[in-house]
Amino acid sequence: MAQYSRVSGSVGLITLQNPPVNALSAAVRQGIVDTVKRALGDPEVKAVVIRGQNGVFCGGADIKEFGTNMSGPHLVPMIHAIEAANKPVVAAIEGIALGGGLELALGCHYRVAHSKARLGLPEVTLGLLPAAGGTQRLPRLIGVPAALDLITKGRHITAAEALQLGVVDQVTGHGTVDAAVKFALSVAGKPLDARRISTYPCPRTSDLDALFEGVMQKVRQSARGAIAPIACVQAVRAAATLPYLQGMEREKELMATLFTSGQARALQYSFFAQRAVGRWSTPSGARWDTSKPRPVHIAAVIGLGTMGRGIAVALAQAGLSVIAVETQEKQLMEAKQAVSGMLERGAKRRGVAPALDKVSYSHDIKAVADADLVIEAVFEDMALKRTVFRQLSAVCKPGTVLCTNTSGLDVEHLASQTRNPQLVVGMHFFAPAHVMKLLEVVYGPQSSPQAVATAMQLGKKMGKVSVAVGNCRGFVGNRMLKPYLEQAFFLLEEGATPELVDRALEEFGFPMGVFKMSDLSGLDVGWRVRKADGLAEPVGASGQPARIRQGQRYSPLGDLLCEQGRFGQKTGRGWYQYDKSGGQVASSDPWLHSFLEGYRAMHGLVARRIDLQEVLERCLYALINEGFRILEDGIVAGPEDIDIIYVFGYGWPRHRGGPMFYASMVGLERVLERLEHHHKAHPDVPHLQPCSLLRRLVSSGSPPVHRWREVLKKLNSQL
Ligand SMILES: CCCCCCC/C=C/C(=O)SCCNC(=O)CCNC(=O)[C@H](O)C(C)(C)COP(=O)(O)OP(=O)(O)OC[C@H]1O[C@@H](n2cnc3c(N)ncnc32)[C@H](O)[C@@H]1OP(=O)(O)O
Repeated sequence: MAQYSRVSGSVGLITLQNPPVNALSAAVRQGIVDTVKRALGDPEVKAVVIRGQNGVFCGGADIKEFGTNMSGPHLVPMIHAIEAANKPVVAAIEGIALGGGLELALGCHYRVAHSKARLGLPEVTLGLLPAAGGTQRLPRLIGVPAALDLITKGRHITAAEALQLGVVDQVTGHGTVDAAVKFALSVAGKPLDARRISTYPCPRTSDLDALFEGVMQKVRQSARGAIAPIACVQAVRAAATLPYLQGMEREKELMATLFTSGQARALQYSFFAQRAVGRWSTPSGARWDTSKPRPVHIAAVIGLGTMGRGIAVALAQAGLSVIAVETQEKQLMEAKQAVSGMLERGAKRRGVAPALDKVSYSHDIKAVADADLVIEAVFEDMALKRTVFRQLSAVCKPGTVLCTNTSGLDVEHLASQTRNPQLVVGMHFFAPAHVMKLLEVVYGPQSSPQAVATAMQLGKKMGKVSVAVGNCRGFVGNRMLKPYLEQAFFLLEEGATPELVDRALEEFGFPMGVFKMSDLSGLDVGWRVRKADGLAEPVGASGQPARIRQGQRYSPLGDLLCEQGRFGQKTGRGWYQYDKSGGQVASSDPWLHSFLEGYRAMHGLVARRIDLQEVLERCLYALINEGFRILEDGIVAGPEDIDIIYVFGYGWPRHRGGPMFYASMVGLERVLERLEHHHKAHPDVPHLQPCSLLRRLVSSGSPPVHRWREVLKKLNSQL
């Protein structure tokens, strides 16, 4: 809806009304068309101001309407009518002007923004382009290079940057609407021809071809298979080379291709999934809207290795007072320097003062006595963590929430070491902890709703995407990673190379294939875990055949590499070779290939031809199958949780939505059929055996992913 009123005698004030972000729904578009007509037809009105209700200008087209039978006036003619008006129209931008919201403002003759407003054309992040004239007007207004930067990245800019670029005409620190009304009165009656952006010639840029070629190359590289950024470049090129109306035609054509693409669906799903994970719930009935978090002013971090340092930085940057504890004096000094350096660099990047005084350091665990929440981040060793938790339970004040940063250890077991197990949760950060967006918040059967809510809220404060997950080995991300890695090893045994496997995964859209990623993280990390689990052991040590462990097929390839001291990038050798220890450029290693040949010969394995499709199916469907098991076990509330974990923590290409969304796009029947096929070929690999939930979903007609929660509930109630 849009409301109309007259202010200051001769200014028609149009207020967009569609909380919370005044998205341009059919009703809002109709409201704008009607009120603009009314203002232009009123002889008393000399100028018009458009604003949004509740201090928010407009969040763009209503994404919830996409994919529905969209009715109501179209944005393009609506904006065109505003631009063609014979009375000045001023956009009063408070809060946000994003996507269609900014395109609406670009159709106005003037723009006045509040100093705290954010503006941008983020359509590319939803798999679209600014198709309400944004790709044609913005380059005409601010030039091709700046427009390309904003449109292909979808980044939000501040009002100050918008003023500098020429996107807005005035910035105010006070009442934006009052300033816009005053502005409107000052320009009323003045000629408007020079204010219609669509009539501007695109500012000349030297060597346009070279510019577009360079940008296209960069975009293709970073897009990892996403089509929207490429379409954005093509649309801006049309603005630079064609008359406005032909450019608009091109914009429309490109949008039509994107709008119906699977990628746009995936990205829009991901947008809503990211918000859905914030509305967490647990099987015991705890929920986001009924659980009150405990206020956290003072947080403590125990253990200042790589993870602990990153966590301390993330907490301080979020404005908390941090007590950083490391018992080893030398480590403590090193950590203090490292944390200060990270804070200084981060502050420089963000143009703020470093929060150095937020962090105090101690070598004594008793220093955490006043903390509201403690995050233990010591070495991934259960005995050590147990000791720390017993100490924390003794020294912390009553009510302190105790968290463990672990990538997979049993949170419940640690809780049992404390006097108040209900106050214990896991916080699985991803390295580097001050950079990576994902946080798995792990609740045990005894964790109180308040403890979960506190950790979830703290994650939000640190700018993380936090997902509440149940306690199981590896939680969600690492539990699903296990069958994926296992398939990659098996494929090597059967004839693939690391290069082939990585190529398949990188062409799918992962930033790095599994072997390059393992080299980067360090092969010794998994080796240590496998040793602790009794899997990695010298050949014949337990009398078991080398390729069988605990009754199942096992590949010792990773262990054999570690025995050779090949730990990946850090040692200059792993699945690839690097120019030096710590080098980052991977190249194919002839040693590795002859090692694989020797290994196959020793175990009587005959290499066969493996294609990219088999690599994808084996690795991805095994991972997805485990995702179904996780859903079946009730470890997460819905598929969105899994998808967000994979997109934000494991490099799953966002334009493919996440593993569960991808399965639904491929078709559950097809995933089931291919898993059955691969399991038949490898009956000794339980991870390839289709999970019963997948079978049940297929029997229920393979519902789309947004209906799985509901179907799951129904299926569970039938058990
Ligand atoms: C062929 C016909 C189509 C022609 C289209 C022409 C071209 C135009 C395209 C577009 O405009 S696409 C939309 C572009 N806009 C965006 O991408 C903005 C998306 N929103 C955000 O980035 C954020 O929501 C925000 C606006 C920065 C606010 O962030 P905040 O953290 O404050 O709140 P949220 O929890 O994110 O959102 C609150 C609430 O609002 C819903 N919402 C936000 N934006 C939209 C929107 N554009 N349409 C519909 N709904 C929106 C969001 O989902 C939240 O609701 P719940 O999901 O929690 O119910």
